[in-house]
Amino acid sequence: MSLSPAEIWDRLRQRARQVLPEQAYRAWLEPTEAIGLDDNTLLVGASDQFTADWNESKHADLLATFAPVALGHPIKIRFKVHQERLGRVQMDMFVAPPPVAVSTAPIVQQPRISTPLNPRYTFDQFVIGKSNDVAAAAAQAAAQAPGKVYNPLFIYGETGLGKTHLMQGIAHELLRRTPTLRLAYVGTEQFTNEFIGAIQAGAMGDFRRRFREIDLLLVDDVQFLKGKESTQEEFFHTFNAIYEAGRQIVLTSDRPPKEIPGLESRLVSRFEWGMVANIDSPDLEHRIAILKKKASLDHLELTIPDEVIEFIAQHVKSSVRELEGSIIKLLAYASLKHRDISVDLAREALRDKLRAGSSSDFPDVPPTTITVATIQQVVAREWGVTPDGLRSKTRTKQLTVPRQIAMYLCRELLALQLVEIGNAFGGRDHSTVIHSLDRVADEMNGDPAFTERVLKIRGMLESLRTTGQLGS
Ligand SMILES: Nc1ncnc2c1ncn2[C@@H]1O[C@H](COP(=O)(O)OP(=O)(O)OP(=O)(O)O)[C@@H](O)[C@H]1O
Repeated sequence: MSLSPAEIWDRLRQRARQVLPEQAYRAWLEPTEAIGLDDNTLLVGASDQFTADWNESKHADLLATFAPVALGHPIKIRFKVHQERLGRVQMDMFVAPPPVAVSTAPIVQQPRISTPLNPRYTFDQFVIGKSNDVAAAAAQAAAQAPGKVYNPLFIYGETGLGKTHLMQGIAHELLRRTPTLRLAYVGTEQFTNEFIGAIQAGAMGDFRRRFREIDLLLVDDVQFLKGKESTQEEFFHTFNAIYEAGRQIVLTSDRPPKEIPGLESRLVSRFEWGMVANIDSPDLEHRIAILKKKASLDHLELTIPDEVIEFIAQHVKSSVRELEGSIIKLLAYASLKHRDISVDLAREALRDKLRAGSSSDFPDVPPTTITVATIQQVVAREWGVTPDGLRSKTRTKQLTVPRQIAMYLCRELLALQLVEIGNAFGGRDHSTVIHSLDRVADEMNGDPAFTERVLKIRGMLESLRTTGQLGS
Protein backbone atom coordinates (compact mmCIF):
# COMPACT_ATOMS: atom_id res chain seq x y z
CA MET A 1 0.00 0.00 0.00
CA SER A 2 1.56 3.32 -0.98
CA LEU A 3 1.28 6.23 1.39
CA SER A 4 -0.07 9.63 0.40
CA PRO A 5 2.34 12.60 0.59
CA ALA A 6 0.49 13.80 3.70
CA GLU A 7 0.94 10.44 5.40
CA ILE A 8 4.63 10.31 4.50
CA TRP A 9 5.13 13.79 5.84
CA ASP A 10 3.29 12.96 9.00
CA ARG A 11 5.48 9.92 9.67
CA LEU A 12 8.71 11.83 9.11
CA ARG A 13 7.60 14.85 11.04
CA GLN A 14 6.55 12.78 14.03
CA ARG A 15 10.00 11.17 14.11
CA ALA A 16 11.61 14.60 13.96
CA ARG A 17 9.46 15.69 16.85
CA GLN A 18 11.09 13.05 19.01
CA VAL A 19 14.55 14.48 18.47
CA LEU A 20 14.00 18.21 18.03
CA PRO A 21 13.24 20.62 20.86
CA GLU A 22 9.47 21.00 21.06
CA GLN A 23 9.69 24.74 20.37
CA ALA A 24 11.69 24.17 17.22
CA TYR A 25 9.19 21.59 16.06
CA ARG A 26 6.27 23.91 16.69
CA ALA A 27 7.87 26.94 15.13
CA TRP A 28 9.22 25.35 11.98
CA LEU A 29 7.74 21.96 11.16
CA GLU A 30 4.25 22.12 12.55
CA PRO A 31 3.08 24.91 10.21
CA THR A 32 4.04 22.98 7.09
CA GLU A 33 2.18 20.58 4.88
CA ALA A 34 2.98 18.07 2.17
CA ILE A 35 2.39 19.40 -1.32
CA GLY A 36 3.22 16.35 -3.36
CA LEU A 37 5.61 13.58 -4.19
CA ASP A 38 7.71 14.02 -7.28
CA ASP A 39 9.74 10.99 -8.24
CA ASN A 40 11.54 10.32 -5.00
CA THR A 41 11.29 13.81 -3.57
CA LEU A 42 8.68 14.91 -1.09
CA LEU A 43 7.73 18.53 -1.63
CA VAL A 44 6.72 20.29 1.55
CA GLY A 45 5.02 23.68 1.71
CA ALA A 46 5.88 26.35 4.25
CA SER A 47 3.96 29.53 4.94
CA ASP A 48 6.76 31.89 4.00
CA GLN A 49 10.12 31.97 2.33
CA PHE A 50 12.20 32.15 5.42
CA THR A 51 10.51 29.15 7.02
CA ALA A 52 11.06 27.21 3.81
CA ASP A 53 14.76 28.14 3.69
CA TRP A 54 15.28 27.49 7.36
CA ASN A 55 13.70 24.06 7.13
CA GLU A 56 15.65 23.33 4.00
CA SER A 57 18.95 24.15 5.64
CA LYS A 58 18.28 22.86 9.14
CA HIS A 59 15.81 20.02 8.89
CA ALA A 60 15.65 18.54 5.39
CA ASP A 61 18.63 16.23 5.84
CA LEU A 62 17.56 15.15 9.30
CA LEU A 63 14.08 14.31 8.06
CA ALA A 64 15.49 12.35 5.14
CA THR A 65 17.48 10.15 7.49
CA PHE A 66 14.23 8.86 9.00
CA ALA A 67 12.84 7.73 5.66
CA PRO A 68 14.48 4.28 5.37
CA VAL A 69 13.03 3.15 8.69
CA ALA A 70 9.77 5.10 8.62
CA LEU A 71 8.91 4.39 5.00
CA GLY A 72 11.12 1.48 4.05
CA HIS A 73 13.02 3.43 1.38
CA PRO A 74 15.03 6.65 1.17
CA ILE A 75 13.53 9.88 -0.09
CA LYS A 76 14.64 13.48 -0.49
CA ILE A 77 12.80 16.38 1.04
CA ARG A 78 12.46 19.84 -0.44
CA PHE A 79 10.75 22.83 1.10
CA LYS A 80 9.08 25.62 -0.80
CA VAL A 81 6.60 28.38 -0.14
CA HIS A 82 3.09 27.09 -0.37
CA GLN A 83 1.32 29.75 -2.44
CA GLU A 84 -2.06 29.07 -0.87
CA ARG A 85 -0.64 29.66 2.53
CA LEU A 86 1.11 32.90 1.71
CA GLY A 87 -0.17 35.64 3.94
CA ARG A 88 -1.24 33.20 6.62
CA VAL A 89 1.96 33.31 8.55
CA GLN A 90 1.31 31.55 11.82
CA MET A 91 4.04 32.24 14.28
CA ASP A 92 1.87 32.59 17.22
CA MET A 93 4.63 32.83 19.75
CA PHE A 94 7.78 34.63 20.58
CA VAL A 95 9.89 31.90 21.93
CA ALA A 96 6.79 30.54 23.51
CA PRO A 97 6.83 27.34 25.47
CA PRO A 98 4.27 24.84 24.28
CA PRO A 99 0.85 25.48 25.75
CA VAL A 100 0.14 23.40 28.80
CA ALA A 101 -3.17 22.02 29.86
CA VAL A 102 -4.63 24.02 32.68
CA SER A 103 -5.59 20.91 34.52
CA THR A 104 -4.18 20.46 37.99
CA ALA A 105 -4.82 17.63 40.37
CA PRO A 106 -7.94 18.88 42.15
CA ILE A 107 -9.71 19.65 38.90
CA VAL A 108 -9.43 16.26 37.34
CA GLN A 109 -12.89 15.12 38.42
CA GLN A 110 -14.55 18.30 37.16
CA PRO A 111 -16.40 18.28 33.87
CA ARG A 112 -14.03 19.96 31.50
CA ILE A 113 -14.07 20.47 27.78
CA SER A 114 -11.07 22.58 27.17
CA THR A 115 -8.40 23.16 24.65
CA PRO A 116 -5.21 23.83 26.61
CA LEU A 117 -4.73 27.41 27.71
CA ASN A 118 -1.58 29.15 26.61
CA PRO A 119 0.36 29.95 29.80
CA ARG A 120 1.48 33.27 28.34
CA TYR A 121 -2.02 34.57 27.71
CA THR A 122 -2.42 36.19 31.10
CA PHE A 123 -3.53 39.74 31.96
CA ASP A 124 -0.11 40.74 33.18
CA GLN A 125 1.41 39.88 29.80
CA PHE A 126 -1.21 41.86 27.91
CA VAL A 127 -0.16 45.41 27.03
CA ILE A 128 -3.02 47.85 27.20
CA GLY A 129 -3.29 50.81 24.81
CA LYS A 130 -5.92 52.92 23.11
CA SER A 131 -6.85 50.16 20.70
CA ASN A 132 -7.79 47.62 23.33
CA ASP A 133 -8.39 49.46 26.60
CA VAL A 134 -12.16 48.97 26.61
CA ALA A 135 -11.89 45.26 25.85
CA ALA A 136 -9.14 44.81 28.45
CA ALA A 137 -11.11 46.65 31.14
CA ALA A 138 -14.21 44.59 30.35
CA ALA A 139 -12.22 41.36 30.50
CA GLN A 140 -10.77 42.31 33.87
CA ALA A 141 -14.19 43.25 35.17
CA ALA A 142 -15.62 39.93 33.96
CA ALA A 143 -12.81 38.12 35.75
CA GLN A 144 -13.48 40.07 38.95
CA ALA A 145 -17.23 39.54 38.94
CA PRO A 146 -17.97 36.64 36.62
CA GLY A 147 -21.56 36.44 35.42
CA LYS A 148 -22.38 39.75 37.06
CA VAL A 149 -21.24 42.71 35.01
CA TYR A 150 -20.52 41.99 31.38
CA ASN A 151 -22.35 38.84 30.45
CA PRO A 152 -21.77 37.78 27.80
CA LEU A 153 -18.54 39.56 26.99
CA PHE A 154 -18.22 39.65 23.22
CA ILE A 155 -14.77 40.65 21.96
CA TYR A 156 -14.32 41.26 18.26
CA GLY A 157 -11.53 42.46 16.00
CA GLU A 158 -9.27 41.42 13.18
CA THR A 159 -6.93 38.49 13.34
CA GLY A 160 -3.90 38.51 15.63
CA LEU A 161 -4.91 41.47 17.78
CA GLY A 162 -5.28 39.74 21.14
CA LYS A 163 -8.89 38.52 21.41
CA THR A 164 -7.89 35.00 22.42
CA HIS A 165 -5.21 36.34 24.74
CA LEU A 166 -7.75 38.44 26.65
CA MET A 167 -10.31 35.67 26.73
CA GLN A 168 -7.79 33.22 28.13
CA GLY A 169 -6.64 35.93 30.55
CA ILE A 170 -10.08 35.71 32.17
CA ALA A 171 -9.76 31.94 32.49
CA HIS A 172 -6.26 32.18 34.01
CA GLU A 173 -7.42 34.73 36.52
CA LEU A 174 -10.46 32.72 37.56
CA LEU A 175 -8.50 29.48 37.75
CA ARG A 176 -5.91 31.19 39.91
CA ARG A 177 -8.61 32.15 42.37
CA THR A 178 -10.68 28.99 42.01
CA PRO A 179 -8.61 26.03 40.86
CA THR A 180 -11.72 23.85 40.82
CA LEU A 181 -13.41 26.11 38.27
CA ARG A 182 -15.37 24.17 35.70
CA LEU A 183 -14.15 25.60 32.45
CA ALA A 184 -15.25 24.96 28.89
CA TYR A 185 -12.97 26.58 26.34
CA VAL A 186 -13.57 25.66 22.74
CA GLY A 187 -13.40 27.02 19.24
CA THR A 188 -16.69 27.13 17.38
CA GLU A 189 -15.48 24.34 15.11
CA GLN A 190 -14.86 22.13 18.12
CA PHE A 191 -18.28 22.89 19.54
CA THR A 192 -19.80 21.96 16.19
CA ASN A 193 -17.76 18.76 15.90
CA GLU A 194 -18.57 17.66 19.43
CA PHE A 195 -22.23 18.36 18.80
CA ILE A 196 -22.25 16.31 15.60
CA GLY A 197 -20.30 13.52 17.33
CA ALA A 198 -22.82 13.49 20.18
CA ILE A 199 -25.75 13.22 17.77
CA GLN A 200 -24.06 10.35 15.93
CA ALA A 201 -23.24 8.55 19.15
CA GLY A 202 -26.70 9.18 20.61
CA ALA A 203 -24.99 10.93 23.52
CA MET A 204 -26.72 14.31 23.59
CA GLY A 205 -27.46 14.04 27.28
CA ASP A 206 -23.79 13.74 28.03
CA PHE A 207 -22.93 16.58 25.62
CA ARG A 208 -25.44 18.89 27.32
CA ARG A 209 -24.20 18.06 30.79
CA ARG A 210 -20.64 18.71 29.79
CA PHE A 211 -21.39 22.05 28.17
CA ARG A 212 -24.03 23.35 30.52
CA GLU A 213 -22.84 22.37 33.98
CA ILE A 214 -19.90 24.70 33.95
CA ASP A 215 -18.78 27.97 35.53
CA LEU A 216 -17.14 29.63 32.57
CA LEU A 217 -17.79 29.19 28.86
CA LEU A 218 -15.24 30.58 26.41
CA VAL A 219 -15.94 30.22 22.71
CA ASP A 220 -13.52 31.45 20.08
CA ASP A 221 -14.51 32.54 16.58
CA VAL A 222 -18.28 32.47 16.82
CA GLN A 223 -18.45 33.90 13.29
CA PHE A 224 -18.10 30.26 12.22
CA LEU A 225 -21.61 29.58 13.50
CA LYS A 226 -22.90 31.19 10.34
CA GLY A 227 -25.17 29.00 8.30
CA LYS A 228 -25.02 26.07 10.77
CA GLU A 229 -28.64 25.93 11.78
CA SER A 230 -28.73 22.98 14.17
CA THR A 231 -25.47 23.99 15.81
CA GLN A 232 -26.90 27.48 16.34
CA GLU A 233 -30.00 25.95 17.87
CA GLU A 234 -27.91 23.90 20.29
CA PHE A 235 -25.65 26.83 21.02
CA PHE A 236 -28.71 28.95 21.80
CA HIS A 237 -29.83 26.49 24.46
CA THR A 238 -26.33 26.11 25.85
CA PHE A 239 -26.05 29.88 26.08
CA ASN A 240 -29.40 30.20 27.86
CA ALA A 241 -28.63 27.48 30.38
CA ILE A 242 -25.30 29.04 31.36
CA TYR A 243 -26.61 32.57 31.33
CA GLU A 244 -29.61 31.72 33.46
CA ALA A 245 -27.36 29.99 35.96
CA GLY A 246 -25.49 33.31 36.31
CA ARG A 247 -22.25 31.91 34.87
CA GLN A 248 -19.89 33.91 32.70
CA ILE A 249 -19.79 33.58 28.92
CA VAL A 250 -17.03 35.06 26.76
CA LEU A 251 -17.13 35.00 22.97
CA THR A 252 -14.75 36.19 20.29
CA SER A 253 -15.37 36.93 16.65
CA ASP A 254 -13.77 38.74 13.76
CA ARG A 255 -16.79 41.09 13.54
CA PRO A 256 -19.63 42.39 15.71
CA PRO A 257 -22.70 40.16 16.22
CA LYS A 258 -24.93 42.08 13.80
CA GLU A 259 -22.44 41.64 10.98
CA ILE A 260 -22.15 37.88 11.21
CA PRO A 261 -24.06 36.71 8.16
CA GLY A 262 -26.50 33.87 8.65
CA LEU A 263 -26.56 34.20 12.45
CA GLU A 264 -30.08 33.82 13.86
CA SER A 265 -31.44 37.06 15.23
CA ARG A 266 -32.10 35.55 18.67
CA LEU A 267 -28.38 34.76 18.93
CA VAL A 268 -27.42 38.21 17.64
CA SER A 269 -29.52 39.83 20.32
CA ARG A 270 -28.17 37.57 23.08
CA PHE A 271 -24.59 38.26 22.03
CA GLU A 272 -25.37 41.96 22.46
CA TRP A 273 -26.93 41.61 25.91
CA GLY A 274 -23.74 42.18 27.83
CA MET A 275 -20.75 44.03 26.50
CA VAL A 276 -19.54 44.13 22.89
CA ALA A 277 -15.92 45.35 22.86
CA ASN A 278 -13.74 45.96 19.86
CA ILE A 279 -9.96 45.50 19.60
CA ASP A 280 -8.31 47.66 16.97
CA SER A 281 -4.81 47.72 15.55
CA PRO A 282 -2.27 49.16 17.97
CA ASP A 283 -0.62 52.49 17.12
CA LEU A 284 3.15 52.94 16.92
CA GLU A 285 3.77 53.61 20.61
CA HIS A 286 1.58 50.68 21.55
CA ARG A 287 3.43 48.40 19.14
CA ILE A 288 6.73 49.46 20.65
CA ALA A 289 5.41 48.81 24.15
CA ILE A 290 4.17 45.34 23.14
CA LEU A 291 7.51 44.43 21.59
CA LYS A 292 9.42 45.68 24.62
CA LYS A 293 7.20 43.71 26.94
CA LYS A 294 7.70 40.54 24.90
CA ALA A 295 11.44 41.13 24.74
CA SER A 296 11.67 41.57 28.47
CA LEU A 297 9.58 38.46 29.13
CA ASP A 298 12.04 36.48 27.06
CA HIS A 299 15.09 38.26 28.51
CA LEU A 300 15.98 39.64 25.12
CA GLU A 301 16.38 43.31 26.09
CA LEU A 302 20.12 43.11 25.59
CA THR A 303 19.91 41.02 22.44
CA ILE A 304 17.48 43.24 20.57
CA PRO A 305 18.47 46.92 20.69
CA ASP A 306 15.77 49.57 21.09
CA GLU A 307 16.29 50.93 17.60
CA VAL A 308 15.55 47.50 16.15
CA ILE A 309 12.34 47.27 18.19
CA GLU A 310 11.39 50.69 16.88
CA PHE A 311 12.25 49.75 13.32
CA ILE A 312 10.03 46.68 13.50
CA ALA A 313 7.21 48.59 15.19
CA GLN A 314 7.36 51.27 12.49
CA HIS A 315 7.13 48.81 9.65
CA VAL A 316 5.10 45.86 10.81
CA LYS A 317 1.66 47.22 11.39
CA SER A 318 -0.82 44.57 10.46
CA SER A 319 -1.16 42.66 13.74
CA VAL A 320 0.51 41.79 16.99
CA ARG A 321 0.96 38.24 15.75
CA GLU A 322 2.95 39.62 12.82
CA LEU A 323 5.06 41.66 15.22
CA GLU A 324 5.88 38.53 17.17
CA GLY A 325 6.53 36.62 13.98
CA SER A 326 8.99 39.31 12.92
CA ILE A 327 11.01 38.89 16.06
CA ILE A 328 11.10 35.12 15.74
CA LYS A 329 12.27 35.46 12.19
CA LEU A 330 14.89 37.99 13.12
CA LEU A 331 16.27 35.83 15.93
CA ALA A 332 16.46 32.83 13.65
CA TYR A 333 18.07 34.83 10.87
CA ALA A 334 20.69 36.27 13.23
CA SER A 335 21.53 32.83 14.52
CA LEU A 336 21.80 31.40 11.00
CA LYS A 337 24.10 34.23 9.93
CA HIS A 338 26.06 34.38 13.19
CA ARG A 339 25.44 38.11 13.32
CA ASP A 340 24.38 40.52 16.02
CA ILE A 341 20.94 42.00 15.75
CA SER A 342 20.91 45.44 14.14
CA VAL A 343 18.55 47.52 12.03
CA ASP A 344 20.43 46.43 8.90
CA LEU A 345 20.00 42.80 9.80
CA ALA A 346 16.31 43.37 10.54
CA ARG A 347 15.90 45.01 7.14
CA GLU A 348 17.39 41.94 5.48
CA ALA A 349 15.62 39.36 7.60
CA LEU A 350 12.23 40.97 7.29
CA ARG A 351 12.46 41.92 3.68
CA ASP A 352 9.30 40.05 2.74
CA LYS A 353 7.32 41.62 5.53
CA LEU A 354 8.63 45.07 4.69
CA ARG A 355 7.83 44.65 1.05
CA ALA A 356 4.29 43.62 1.95
CA GLY A 357 3.59 47.31 2.71
CA SER A 358 3.49 50.06 0.15
CA SER A 359 6.81 51.64 -0.68
CA SER A 360 5.63 54.99 0.64
CA ASP A 361 5.15 53.29 3.97
CA PHE A 362 8.76 52.18 3.89
CA PRO A 363 10.81 55.09 2.69
CA ASP A 364 13.97 53.64 4.17
CA VAL A 365 13.62 50.38 2.27
CA PRO A 366 15.35 51.28 -0.94
CA PRO A 367 14.11 50.08 -4.28
CA THR A 368 16.03 46.97 -5.31
CA THR A 369 18.09 48.10 -8.23
CA ILE A 370 20.75 45.45 -7.85
CA THR A 371 20.28 42.04 -9.35
CA VAL A 372 22.12 38.74 -9.34
CA ALA A 373 23.82 39.81 -12.56
CA THR A 374 25.06 43.02 -10.93
CA ILE A 375 26.48 41.09 -8.00
CA GLN A 376 28.17 38.62 -10.32
CA GLN A 377 29.68 41.46 -12.38
CA VAL A 378 30.99 43.39 -9.41
CA VAL A 379 32.46 40.33 -7.69
CA ALA A 380 33.96 39.03 -10.94
CA ARG A 381 35.61 42.38 -11.60
CA GLU A 382 37.08 42.54 -8.10
CA TRP A 383 38.53 39.00 -8.37
CA GLY A 384 39.65 39.40 -11.97
CA VAL A 385 37.44 36.66 -13.40
CA THR A 386 34.38 36.74 -15.66
CA PRO A 387 30.71 36.54 -14.65
CA ASP A 388 30.39 33.56 -17.00
CA GLY A 389 33.14 31.84 -15.03
CA LEU A 390 31.12 32.30 -11.83
CA ARG A 391 28.14 30.68 -13.50
CA SER A 392 30.20 27.83 -14.97
CA LYS A 393 30.80 24.37 -13.52
CA THR A 394 34.57 24.96 -13.29
CA ARG A 395 35.84 24.32 -9.79
CA THR A 396 39.27 25.90 -9.73
CA LYS A 397 40.09 27.86 -6.60
CA GLN A 398 40.37 30.98 -8.73
CA LEU A 399 36.65 30.71 -9.46
CA THR A 400 35.34 28.89 -6.39
CA VAL A 401 36.13 31.64 -3.90
CA PRO A 402 34.50 34.57 -5.78
CA ARG A 403 31.59 32.31 -6.72
CA GLN A 404 30.96 31.55 -3.06
CA ILE A 405 31.20 35.22 -2.19
CA ALA A 406 28.80 36.19 -4.95
CA MET A 407 26.34 33.57 -3.68
CA TYR A 408 26.73 34.90 -0.17
CA LEU A 409 26.02 38.44 -1.32
CA CYS A 410 22.96 37.31 -3.26
CA ARG A 411 21.63 35.84 -0.06
CA GLU A 412 22.57 38.83 2.06
CA LEU A 413 21.52 41.62 -0.24
CA LEU A 414 18.68 40.08 -2.20
CA ALA A 415 17.53 37.51 0.36
CA LEU A 416 17.15 34.99 -2.45
CA GLN A 417 16.08 31.43 -1.79
CA LEU A 418 18.79 28.79 -1.82
CA VAL A 419 17.33 27.24 -4.91
CA GLU A 420 17.21 30.58 -6.74
CA ILE A 421 20.86 31.14 -5.93
CA GLY A 422 21.71 27.64 -7.11
CA ASN A 423 19.95 28.28 -10.41
CA ALA A 424 21.70 31.59 -10.93
CA PHE A 425 25.09 29.92 -10.52
CA GLY A 426 24.91 27.20 -13.13
CA GLY A 427 22.19 25.03 -11.60
CA ARG A 428 23.86 24.05 -8.33
CA ASP A 429 21.80 22.27 -5.73
CA HIS A 430 20.81 23.77 -2.42
CA SER A 431 23.35 21.86 -0.35
CA THR A 432 26.16 23.30 -2.48
CA VAL A 433 24.72 26.74 -1.89
CA ILE A 434 24.47 26.16 1.87
CA HIS A 435 28.06 24.93 1.87
CA SER A 436 29.16 28.07 0.03
CA LEU A 437 27.32 30.38 2.43
CA ASP A 438 28.83 28.56 5.41
CA ARG A 439 32.33 28.77 3.90
CA VAL A 440 32.08 32.52 3.47
CA ALA A 441 30.66 32.99 6.97
CA ASP A 442 33.48 30.85 8.43
CA GLU A 443 36.15 32.72 6.52
CA MET A 444 34.69 36.02 7.63
CA ASN A 445 34.90 34.87 11.23
CA GLY A 446 38.56 33.93 10.97
CA ASP A 447 40.18 36.10 8.31
CA PRO A 448 40.04 39.90 8.69
CA ALA A 449 41.53 40.60 5.25
CA PHE A 450 38.95 38.37 3.60
CA THR A 451 36.18 40.03 5.61
CA GLU A 452 37.36 43.46 4.62
CA ARG A 453 37.31 42.51 0.98
CA VAL A 454 33.80 41.07 1.15
CA LEU A 455 32.51 44.08 3.08
CA LYS A 456 34.07 46.41 0.55
CA ILE A 457 32.13 44.73 -2.26
CA ARG A 458 29.04 44.70 -0.18
CA GLY A 459 29.44 48.42 0.53
CA MET A 460 29.85 49.13 -3.19
CA LEU A 461 26.69 47.22 -3.99
CA GLU A 462 24.73 48.86 -1.22
CA SER A 463 25.77 52.26 -2.41
CA LEU A 464 24.60 51.28 -5.86
CA ARG A 465 21.28 50.43 -4.35
CA THR A 466 20.87 53.68 -2.46
CA THR A 467 22.48 56.16 -4.83
CA GLY A 468 22.30 54.35 -8.12
CA GLN A 469 26.11 54.54 -8.32
CA LEU A 470 28.81 52.07 -7.44
CA GLY A 471 30.74 53.29 -4.41
CA SER A 472 34.48 52.94 -4.53
N1 LIG B 1 -1.95 43.85 23.68
C1 LIG B 1 -1.19 42.77 23.62
N2 LIG B 1 -0.18 42.58 24.49
C2 LIG B 1 0.61 41.51 24.42
N3 LIG B 1 0.48 40.53 23.50
C3 LIG B 1 -0.51 40.65 22.61
C4 LIG B 1 -1.39 41.76 22.62
N4 LIG B 1 -2.27 41.62 21.62
C5 LIG B 1 -1.95 40.47 21.02
N5 LIG B 1 -0.91 39.87 21.61
C6 LIG B 1 -0.24 38.63 21.20
O1 LIG B 1 -0.45 38.47 19.81
C7 LIG B 1 -0.65 37.10 19.49
C8 LIG B 1 -1.98 36.95 18.78
O2 LIG B 1 -3.03 37.21 19.69
P1 LIG B 1 -4.38 36.37 19.73
O3 LIG B 1 -4.14 34.95 19.35
O4 LIG B 1 -5.05 36.63 21.03
O5 LIG B 1 -5.13 37.07 18.52
P2 LIG B 1 -6.62 36.88 18.05
O6 LIG B 1 -7.17 38.27 17.96
O7 LIG B 1 -7.35 35.92 18.90
O8 LIG B 1 -6.39 36.31 16.59
P3 LIG B 1 -7.30 35.28 15.74
O9 LIG B 1 -8.55 36.01 15.40
O10 LIG B 1 -6.45 35.02 14.53
O11 LIG B 1 -7.52 34.08 16.59
C9 LIG B 1 -0.61 36.34 20.80
O12 LIG B 1 0.68 35.78 20.95
C10 LIG B 1 -0.84 37.42 21.86
O13 LIG B 1 -0.17 37.12 23.06
